[in-house]
Amino acid sequence: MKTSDSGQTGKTHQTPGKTHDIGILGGTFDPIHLGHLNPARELLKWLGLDHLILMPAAIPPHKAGTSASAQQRAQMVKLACEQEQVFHCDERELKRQSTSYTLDTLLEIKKEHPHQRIFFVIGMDSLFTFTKWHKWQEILTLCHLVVNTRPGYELADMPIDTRQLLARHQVADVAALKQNLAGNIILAPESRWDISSTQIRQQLKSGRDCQHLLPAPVLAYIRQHQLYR
Ligand SMILES: Nc1ncnc2c1ncn2[C@@H]1O[C@H](COP(=O)(O)OP(=O)(O)OP(=O)(O)O)[C@@H](O)[C@H]1O
Ligand SMILES: O=C(O)c1ccc[n+]([C@@H]2O[C@H](COP(=O)([O-])O)[C@@H](O)[C@H]2O)c1
Repeated sequence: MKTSDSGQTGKTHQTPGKTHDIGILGGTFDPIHLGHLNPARELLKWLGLDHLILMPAAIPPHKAGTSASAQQRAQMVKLACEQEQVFHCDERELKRQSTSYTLDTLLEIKKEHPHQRIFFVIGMDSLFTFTKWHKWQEILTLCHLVVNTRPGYELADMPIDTRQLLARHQVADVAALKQNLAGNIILAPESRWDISSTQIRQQLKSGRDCQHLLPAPVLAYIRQHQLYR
C-alpha cells in the first residue's frame, strides 16, 4: 500500500459531502486488538466520521517499553486496516526519533489541516492519566477528547484530577461537541470489550488461544514472526 508524505496510507480521506472532521485513535498497539477496533468502529457513526486514523506510537510516553518493535506494531495496525476500509494507519510517529508525544502529533496535523476539527479517541484508563500527559492543556486547544468506556475503569473510581477535568471540559452530546473546534471531552456510549494487549501477550506466552481477541491477519503475523513467546 502506498504511503503519502504525511505518512498516511494512500486511501481517500475526504468524501465530498461528508464531514471533514478528523478522528484519531493513538496507541502502542502491542498488539492491536478488538478492544481497539470494535469500539472505534461504533464511534464512526456516532461522531459522523467516514474513517478513523490509527496512530501507532513509536516511543509511547507512559510505557516502560514495548515487546514488539515499532515497525512490527505498525505492520500489525496496517494489516488490521487492510481488512476494513474505514481504518487508516498513519505512521508519522515512527518517523520522529523522539518520544511520541500527542501534542507534537496534533501540532503537525493541525498545520496540515488548520480548519478541521480533531477528535482524539482514548479509553477510560487513558482519561484517568490525561492530566499527567505532556502539556495536556495545550492538547485540549487542538482537539476534542472522545473517551471510550473500558471494563475495570469505572467513572465512580475516577481520580480527583479527572473529576475536575470533566467538570471543566465535558459536554453531553455530539451536537455540543461540534459547536467548538477543540477543548471538549465527551464520554462515548457504553461499549465494553474486556480485552487488553497485556492479556493477549500473556495468553500467547502461555500458549493459549487468542483468535477471538484480534483480527486473523494480525494473529497470523504474530505467529509468522514468533512474537510474544
Ligand atoms: N478494551 C478497550 N476498550 C476501550 N479502549 C481501549 C481498550 N483497549 C485499549 N483501549 C484504548 O486504546 C488506546 C491504546 O491502547 P493500548 O495500545 O495501550 O492498548 P492496551 O490494551 O491498553 O495495552 P496494554 O495492555 O499493553 O497496556 C488507549 O487510549 C486505551 O485506553
Ligand atoms: O503525550 C503524552 O504525554 C501521552 C501520554 C500517554 C499516552 N499518550 C498517547 O495516548 C495514546 C494511548 O497511549 P497508550 O500508552 O495507552 O498506548 C497514544 O497515542 C500515546 O502516544 C500520550
